[in-house]
Amino acid sequence: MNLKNKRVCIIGCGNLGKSILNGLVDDKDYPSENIIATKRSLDAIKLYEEKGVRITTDNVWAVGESDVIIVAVKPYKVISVLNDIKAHLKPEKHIVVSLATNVHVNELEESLPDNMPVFRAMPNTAADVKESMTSLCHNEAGTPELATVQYFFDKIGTSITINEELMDAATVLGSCGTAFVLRFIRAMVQGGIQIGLDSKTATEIVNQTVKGAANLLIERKNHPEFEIDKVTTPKGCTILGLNEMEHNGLSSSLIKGIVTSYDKIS
Ligand SMILES: NC(=O)C1=CN([C@@H]2O[C@H](COP(=O)(O)OP(=O)(O)OC[C@H]3O[C@@H](n4cnc5c(N)ncnc54)[C@H](O)[C@@H]3O)[C@@H](O)[C@H]2O)C=CC1
Ligand SMILES: O=C(O)[C@@H]1CCC=N1
Repeated sequence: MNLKNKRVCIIGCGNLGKSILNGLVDDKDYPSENIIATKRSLDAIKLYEEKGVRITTDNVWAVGESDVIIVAVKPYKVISVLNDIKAHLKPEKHIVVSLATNVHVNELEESLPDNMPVFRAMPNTAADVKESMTSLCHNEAGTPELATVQYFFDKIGTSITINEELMDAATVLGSCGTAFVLRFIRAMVQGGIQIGLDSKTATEIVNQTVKGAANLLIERKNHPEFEIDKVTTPKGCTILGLNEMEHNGLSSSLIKGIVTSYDKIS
């Protein structure tokens, strides 16, 4: 089957579900008519009907109309949602993808029919602009369905497939990481304002500088320090600022924050 004919429902269109929805509805070749979005209250997603998305509060109906079921509710709600739809899931037709942190594949399987293809996906809110980093893992029944799941998450950014033992670490770097990077960006803007730029100009400069640095690494695949060495002129202003940041714990605070988030999840 042509993967663009696969129908997807996003159960629980909140922060992350809506980001994924936004990433999918703007896709040039995936028809929005193949998307169903569910939420307990539809007000916040009514606008998507104009783009061809079907919206509903009825998860059971949504499952009956879909092939890929993305469960985007809070972790403590996942099992109850699966219990509501379990009787309507067909292992030969459906693929279940949970976005929840810390709800493991074996727990999901316990609330699903036998031989159900089950995935965990850890995207981030940059799915909204088709720039998500998504880490995937799956059960054995999911193996033949990996291409289908990759199709959707590669539509909203980039995906990798890893062992489930690494999903917590991937969540911290790839999902929480969006917030870490945004706070770094905000701090740079605050510094920019202190040295004389207005907020709008500082934001424009910082956003493109961060985007450019990331693309340098993505395109050239060099180590960050290789690229830093090109900027830090001996006795220049960059190295002075960079060393001052390190004297105040820049790298150490980032590492400690990442480990703290990891400890919380795991
Ligand atoms: N926010 C993020 O950046 C990331 C979130 N996650 C995971 O994604 C999941 C969702 O997180 P958020 O989007 O931040 O939460 P959220 O609370 O913003 O969204 C969840 C949505 O599910 C809806 N909902 C609850 N019960 C429902 C039901 N029975 N049927 C239909 N809809 C229902 C709620 O109304 C809410 O809009 C969580 O499990 C979280 O761990 C994973 C990676 C990143
Ligand atoms: O902070 C959280 O728990 C969720 C999961 C990763 C990003 N947001």
